Amino acid sequence: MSQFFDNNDAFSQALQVLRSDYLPTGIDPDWLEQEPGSSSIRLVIPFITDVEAIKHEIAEQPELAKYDWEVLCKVKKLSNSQPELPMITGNVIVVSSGKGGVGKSSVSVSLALGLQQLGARVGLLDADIYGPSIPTMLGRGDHTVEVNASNKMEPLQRFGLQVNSLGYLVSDDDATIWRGPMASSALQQLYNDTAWQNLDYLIVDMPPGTGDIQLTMAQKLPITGAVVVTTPQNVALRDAEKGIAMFNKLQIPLLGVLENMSYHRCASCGHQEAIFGEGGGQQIAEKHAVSLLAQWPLTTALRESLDHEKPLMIEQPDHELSQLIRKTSATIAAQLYHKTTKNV
Ligand SMILES: Nc1ncnc2c1ncn2[C@@H]1O[C@H](COP(=O)(O)OP(=O)(O)OP(=O)(O)O)[C@@H](O)[C@H]1O
Repeated sequence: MSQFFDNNDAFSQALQVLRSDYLPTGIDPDWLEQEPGSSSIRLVIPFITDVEAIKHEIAEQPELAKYDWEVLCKVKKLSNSQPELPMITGNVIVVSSGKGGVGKSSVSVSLALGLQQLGARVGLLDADIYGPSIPTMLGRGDHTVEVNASNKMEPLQRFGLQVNSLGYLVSDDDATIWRGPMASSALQQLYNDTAWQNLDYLIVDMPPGTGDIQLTMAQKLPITGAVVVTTPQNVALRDAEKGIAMFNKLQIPLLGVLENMSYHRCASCGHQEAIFGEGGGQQIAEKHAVSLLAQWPLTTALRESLDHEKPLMIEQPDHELSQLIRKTSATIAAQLYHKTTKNV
């Protein structure tokens, strides 16, 4: 394909024009396959993305639209922060926050479902020792873990996700008094000893904060990339910056900052209000030269859906926020690929 590409400037430029949240660096010619003399092109993207959106973008470029396109995603296993640790399963994305209560678990669940709805095989590991909330959000909080013949824990299957949580193994009271080493070895065990089945991505909901416990935990996992969740007010932003510093120190690729509860739109009049302030996520993203991945609104439907074990993404897949969540998931998958292959 590269020969064809080299001799066709208009085509190569059109590929680069397709830069978007889905394809931050456009289409790499190495992702293209074409039979000699054929007018069909096969595009194999090495991360999960919204294939329909890409096809739409291709159709808008006359130079590309001349061909018949087959577009598919084949998720590549990427490098990680601890090459000496066994890579048990797919690419590990940790979701972290400097401060509690900014919506880190809600974001973890939503991103896991977003990636899954785009077509990836996704696991979700709840490592929040201070209050494992994923069993509450996804249901089956009373689940007891079963061990298979190979002595591995079977993940709970929920809404197409493979889920495991510290909350299934210990009571909340026991977990919160753990010290760093205990918490990090429990996390490592949960990661190593779960029978994950062929995942593309594993989302890990980390405990909030940037202290020794979080640091030790992050060192015990082969992490591919990290997302820092914040809300726009100053106190959360200061803590989010500590999160950014922690991942930089650990040399873990930071995929960007996700600003949650950015604004609220009144259901009756449509008026938009920035309850927790404005522009904070953008400011720290610029200051630390990382991406602002998305700004998610404060949405009653999201809170209600997670309170009732019926995720918005499942109950209302066409809801404006569900669409935004899928777009953010695709952005994160693209950032993960590009940051770890050093293309951006
Ligand atoms: N965008 C949003 N719109 C409305 N409610 C939200 C949003 N994000 C999170 N929430 C709600 O805020 C509350 C706290 O969210 P969540 O438990 O995800 O935060 P957290 O950062 O993981 O907290 P913790 O620090 O306790 O782990 C939950 O009730 C959740 O439903």
